[in-house]
Amino acid sequence: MHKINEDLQKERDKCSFNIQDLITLIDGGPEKTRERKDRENVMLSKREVFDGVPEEYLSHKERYENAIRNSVVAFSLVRKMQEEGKTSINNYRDVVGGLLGSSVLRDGSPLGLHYIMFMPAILNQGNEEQQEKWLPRAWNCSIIGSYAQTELGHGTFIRGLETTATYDAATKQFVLHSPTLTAYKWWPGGLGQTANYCIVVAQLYTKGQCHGIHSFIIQVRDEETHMPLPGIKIGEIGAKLGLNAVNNGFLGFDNFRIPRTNMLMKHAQVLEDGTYVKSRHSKLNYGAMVFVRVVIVFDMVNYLSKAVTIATRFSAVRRQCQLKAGETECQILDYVTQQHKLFVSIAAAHAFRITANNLWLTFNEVNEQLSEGNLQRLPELHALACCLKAVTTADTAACVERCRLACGGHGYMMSSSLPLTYGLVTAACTYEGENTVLLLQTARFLVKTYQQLDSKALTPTVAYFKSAAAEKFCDSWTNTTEGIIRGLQVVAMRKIAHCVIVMTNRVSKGMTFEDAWNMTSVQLVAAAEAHCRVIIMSTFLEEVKEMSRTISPKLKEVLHQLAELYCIYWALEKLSDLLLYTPISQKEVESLRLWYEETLTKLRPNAVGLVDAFDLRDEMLQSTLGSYDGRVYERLMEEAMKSPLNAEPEVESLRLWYEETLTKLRPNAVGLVDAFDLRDEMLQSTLGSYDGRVYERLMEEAMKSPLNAEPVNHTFHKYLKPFMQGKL
Ligand SMILES: Cc1cc2nc3c(=O)[nH]c(=O)nc-3n(C[C@H](O)[C@H](O)[C@H](O)COP(=O)(O)OP(=O)(O)OC[C@H]3O[C@@H](n4cnc5c(N)ncnc54)[C@H](O)[C@@H]3O)c2cc1C
Repeated sequence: MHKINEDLQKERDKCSFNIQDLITLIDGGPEKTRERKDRENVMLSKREVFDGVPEEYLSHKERYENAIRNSVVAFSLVRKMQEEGKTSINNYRDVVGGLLGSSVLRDGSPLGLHYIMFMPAILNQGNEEQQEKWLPRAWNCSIIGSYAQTELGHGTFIRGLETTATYDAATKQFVLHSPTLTAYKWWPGGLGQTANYCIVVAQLYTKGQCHGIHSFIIQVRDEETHMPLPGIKIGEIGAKLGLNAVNNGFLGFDNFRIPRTNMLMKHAQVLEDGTYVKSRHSKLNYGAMVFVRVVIVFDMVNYLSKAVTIATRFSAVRRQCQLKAGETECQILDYVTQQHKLFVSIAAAHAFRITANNLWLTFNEVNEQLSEGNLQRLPELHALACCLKAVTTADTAACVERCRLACGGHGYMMSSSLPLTYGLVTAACTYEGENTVLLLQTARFLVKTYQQLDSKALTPTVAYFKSAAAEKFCDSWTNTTEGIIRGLQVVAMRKIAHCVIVMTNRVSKGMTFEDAWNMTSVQLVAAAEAHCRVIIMSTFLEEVKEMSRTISPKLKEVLHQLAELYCIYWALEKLSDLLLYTPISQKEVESLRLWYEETLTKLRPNAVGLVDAFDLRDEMLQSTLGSYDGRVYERLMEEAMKSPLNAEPEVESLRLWYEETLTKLRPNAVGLVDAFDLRDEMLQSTLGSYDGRVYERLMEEAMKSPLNAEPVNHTFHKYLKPFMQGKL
């Protein structure tokens, strides 16, 4: 262990709360902390396997090969934990998507989709027989699967997918076909060169009728040779902004046949004679989508904690400029602009974690109701998961980028881990539902809710619509966290109300509802975002209040400061909305700004303690800037020396070594050649005779030249002399 950087140590010494208390609180109890640490110990036990030449210096092909090797090691470890009862299927997520995963599989894994999508799809959409047939083989990885929904031509609009699965009753087979280039599947993780099976989403045709999209399990490669099967066109889609080890693939079908039993038939079915049996409820799949989105929110918490840990520790170590003339250079963490860049990310990581926990509980409640046939809360849950996924991924991407900028030039280095983290996070803004599209889905639910305001009891997350619509709800402004939330509730409700008015006007002037919706969609997205911010902020505040009863006063104080900071930050960010819809005055805005600055100052002494409490091991941070000991500059130089271009000075050190060896050999040089034992008559050299009479012998030999036998050559008289005398 290296010595801790002095500035970093001082920061830790002045932390006002017990860091271990916060670690335990974040994990959800000491037992959970122990389990997490156990998992980390196992997963990071083979660290040396994953280390090597930094991936940036590998070719695309080498990266893939590396990723396969590392994934196999990582998943073998998970399998071992599984056998020992230390993990469940949910923990696979830790390895695949979470921080633990990205610490050993830095740029994703070609086996990820197998765990995240392939197995859950069989579980959620396969009937019992299918689960029995496929899950054990998938579980022990004797088959590797992917999930192919998106096509070159369609991602968001899944009803527009072009791949067809046509039932042939005569052979009891489905015929899979890609009728156009745009029908090719595009994006499935691991499909390029890794998976041999795949869940494919295609338009189902039977008895000449299209029944919309359904899922099929399809073998794409031979289990022995791994060669693509006849009728399958498959490959990798190429380099991307990030996740370059994931081996995303393309897939096309040329009248490829599969057995009828390979359609996943938990919900809808095709009978042997081709009769289509409809799903009991078209929305039953929403549950699985919600689950994945909750998991994404948890992933964002991890990545955000990582980025802000790196940037905050670096800001404590880095000194730049003087605050006052003559003083020593200042830790950049002392600049309030730097605190403004970083502290909201610390607060957001807590806000997102608390909200995700809450969403998880709601998900489980609603799932239970679903199993009893009660679908009442499903639309609310779906709307909630959509906006939370969209807002947390977008905010996290923005915060990670801000953390990178906060590290100046060093944040731009791959070795800081910030660029790679950004690549992982920004992908989540697109996959599992593109963010704008998701916010529009939430908006649709909010519009419906608003339109039924007077006639219906509202579900919990939108219950505030009714109170916020009451006349006296916000007739004066108070600069408190509760005041801010009330203000933002009014904003969300009024924004939706305004959208409804605008759309109604447009329709009354002859526009179709669809065109009115599209024309109003920028405002609808903003309204859905406003609603989501109300949910995140109020959940955060309530939970901090709730936990205050069980935690130490010091910890309570700092968590309150974080919750306050988060509320004030977003109130100031959304000032134009507050000015438009609430009675906030100029004076109150000014005092809000002062309050924000004072809160930054209060949090400043605890900044390093707060990120230490995310408890991320150096192996998980993988950053030259963020390690626990703060050896920033040494690590930057060590990493720089791993560049293959710096390998060239090796020649120089080779030369030095050579020279040293020569010096060592020098005393024995003559002895060594004498040992060849060559007599002078064999050497026949003026220079190399045993006695070393070099000069003498040179002269003796010179005298043997025939020219030397006569003092003047006859040519002198014949040519040279007349030439010199001008006679020639
Ligand atoms: C890293 C990564 C991994 C992926 N992995 C997989 C995978 O394993 N399997 C798989 O099947 N897919 C995968 N995908 C694909 C992913 O699911 C799609 O990219 C995503 O659903 C968005 O679809 P799209 O790319 O067609 O974008 P589009 O839908 O074409 O979106 C483009 C733009 O159009 C806008 N837009 C689209 N529709 C509307 C609308 N109705 N109203 C307003 N605006 C609209 C969007 O807001 C966006 O700005 C992956 C994608 C990424 C980036």
